[in-house]
Amino acid sequence: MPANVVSQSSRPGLLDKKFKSLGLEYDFDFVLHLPLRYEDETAIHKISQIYPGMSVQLEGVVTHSEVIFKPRKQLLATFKDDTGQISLRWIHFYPSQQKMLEKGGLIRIRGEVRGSSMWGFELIHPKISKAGEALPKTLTPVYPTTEGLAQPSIRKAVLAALSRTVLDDTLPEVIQQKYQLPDFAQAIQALHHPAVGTDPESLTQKLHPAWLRIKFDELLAQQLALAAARAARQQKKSFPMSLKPGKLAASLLAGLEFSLTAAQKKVIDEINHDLQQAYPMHRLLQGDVGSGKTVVAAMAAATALENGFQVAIMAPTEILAEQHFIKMKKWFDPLGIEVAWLSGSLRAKAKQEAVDSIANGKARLVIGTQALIQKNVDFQLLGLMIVDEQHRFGVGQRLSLSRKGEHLLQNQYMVPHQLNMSATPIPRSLAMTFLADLEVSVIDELPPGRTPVITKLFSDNRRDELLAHVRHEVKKGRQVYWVCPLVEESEVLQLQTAVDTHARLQEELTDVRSGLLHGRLNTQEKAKVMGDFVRHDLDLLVATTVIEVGVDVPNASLMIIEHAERFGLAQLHQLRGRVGRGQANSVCVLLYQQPLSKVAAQRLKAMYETTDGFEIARRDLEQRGPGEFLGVKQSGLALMRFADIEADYLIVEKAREAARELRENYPDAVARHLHRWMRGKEDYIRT
Ligand SMILES: Nc1ncnc2c1ncn2[C@@H]1O[C@H](COP(=O)(O)OP(=O)(O)OP(=O)(O)O)[C@@H](O)[C@H]1O
Repeated sequence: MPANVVSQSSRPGLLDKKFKSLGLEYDFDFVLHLPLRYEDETAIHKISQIYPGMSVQLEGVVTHSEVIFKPRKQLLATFKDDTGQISLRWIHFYPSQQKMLEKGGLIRIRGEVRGSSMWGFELIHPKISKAGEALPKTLTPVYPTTEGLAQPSIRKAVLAALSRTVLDDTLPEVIQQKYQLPDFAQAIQALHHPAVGTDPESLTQKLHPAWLRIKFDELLAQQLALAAARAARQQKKSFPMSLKPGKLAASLLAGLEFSLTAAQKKVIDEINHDLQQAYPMHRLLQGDVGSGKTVVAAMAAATALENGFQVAIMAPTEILAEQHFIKMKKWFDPLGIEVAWLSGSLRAKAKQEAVDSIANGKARLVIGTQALIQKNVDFQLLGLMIVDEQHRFGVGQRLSLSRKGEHLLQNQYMVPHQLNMSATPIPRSLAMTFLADLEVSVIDELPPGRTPVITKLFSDNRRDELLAHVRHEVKKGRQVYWVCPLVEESEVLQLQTAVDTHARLQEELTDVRSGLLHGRLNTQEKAKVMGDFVRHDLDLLVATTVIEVGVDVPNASLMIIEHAERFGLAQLHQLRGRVGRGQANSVCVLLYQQPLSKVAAQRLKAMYETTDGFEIARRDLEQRGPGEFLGVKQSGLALMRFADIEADYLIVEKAREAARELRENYPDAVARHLHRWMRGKEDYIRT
């Protein structure tokens, strides 16, 4: 057991286990175990002053007590002080309590007043103690606890930890003054044992200046940790690339059927800047659905390829990876670059061939799923890895790919450059708090000529109207997606629903060529259906959410999402993003079934009101909270205990600024602060 583990009990093992289940192990854990609320035990009240709902503490005598059995067994007593009398009642009680009441004499009781002045006040299950004991001088804390761990035990342990811990301030006085922060030790004291008269609301709502200090310190630690992670990355070595050759990138550009938007050019410049550094790039490329991230990735790949490195593109689903493969092949084949494909579902022979050509360097650009991080895959010289939909991968998976590119060169480990892509925009507040270790590029402009998708909300009973709409669109030479409902409870049921929907639509729309795409099809079957749709051999694609990301058929102009109320906001936005990718006016119909829950109604309303991915992301964050939003134990979310990144946005900004100042001018303070707040949590900030 570490030396400073608190153990105050006669059965330390058991108590320590309970503390541990609350995350309390070291003294400083107890110091930061802050109360949920407070009780005021600093005064003795008089019965004549009390009112219902009031927490009271009274001293007086029990004049009568009895156990009654109707309507059930309970212990009743009458309690009196020099101003009046009230009833006490216990539904569960021990004989010892009963005895204590019978004994008479002056006692102190505590509890919440119930009843009315007309029928008389009573306290249910009041706490009893000896009269005349010294009263506390501060409010009494009520801590978060767990079953079997009573408040007095936690209070005692916290008090002991506080007395043993030196709470010196980690921040220099100038910083405290600049950001108007109370002293740390005083803040901690004020939260555990607030002075009488402190507004309890300001404490429980976490608005008291003492709370400001704690939240500030927490956010500051996070910013410092992320900055440290970034600095550590910059100490690592990567392959500085040259932009000089330029021919491959130029030929790629010349072959495109469109010219790049200003936003695409800007982010390509940002990426190229990173690729020229001798430390690894770690950049997140954000762009709304359909904003044209793929070609940006291709341009980054061109730079690395031209410098003699291999490039890997990893995507979370086969369909998405395959879409990338098709595009990259189309772009790079004519330029003499060998593009390889690797996925789990490849036959053994084809897989071996792919693995071999990756290892011997024949394959220059490798595209695939998680299969890329399997043990037997070795690159000859991986210089750039591109991870699409990065938030769908765990930190570990991204690290594994990165390790495949690690190279010992002149006794120095070289780490490949990394470009992460995401079509789920991350709200600014989240990005600032959690992704401070990433450089962020945003494609904030859609290719020209796009008209925003019009979103329509239809209740289920207008299905017939929709069928006419589908026919009309197909007649115009356009294509349609029909997304089957999500059945979260069962994959089998979901599959069945998709098959049924397809069969029914085939009957209803005899003149429309339709195909069915779902997760259970094997790769060839999927590729066939998708290929048919891309070539416009199919007019209607009935699909499950496998089409959520990456599918790019600019001729598709109508999307119908059945049971839209079952989908999350980000998912709906992604799905809707499959239309409106070309010049045609597009429509997305969200079919819903009544009754709608309040949250579902809010989601559909958000979809109706905006097509801006960042606004959708903001509302999603509001509805789901950051934990849900970021998914996997991502970039330090678990470090937030006290601050709320949305509500405390202003503190986040201040903490960022302070982190910069501290790093520049007060390295000792940085070390002290990180030591205090980050011990044992280093893993969270590895990215
Ligand atoms: N500058 C441009 N001008 C015109 N069309 C473009 C431009 N850039 C990309 N496109 C086209 O826009 C469509 C969407 O591009 P892309 O597939 O790269 O989007 P994305 O950002 O990956 O979107 P999503 O995340 O929704 O898959 C493609 O058909 C692509 O060819």
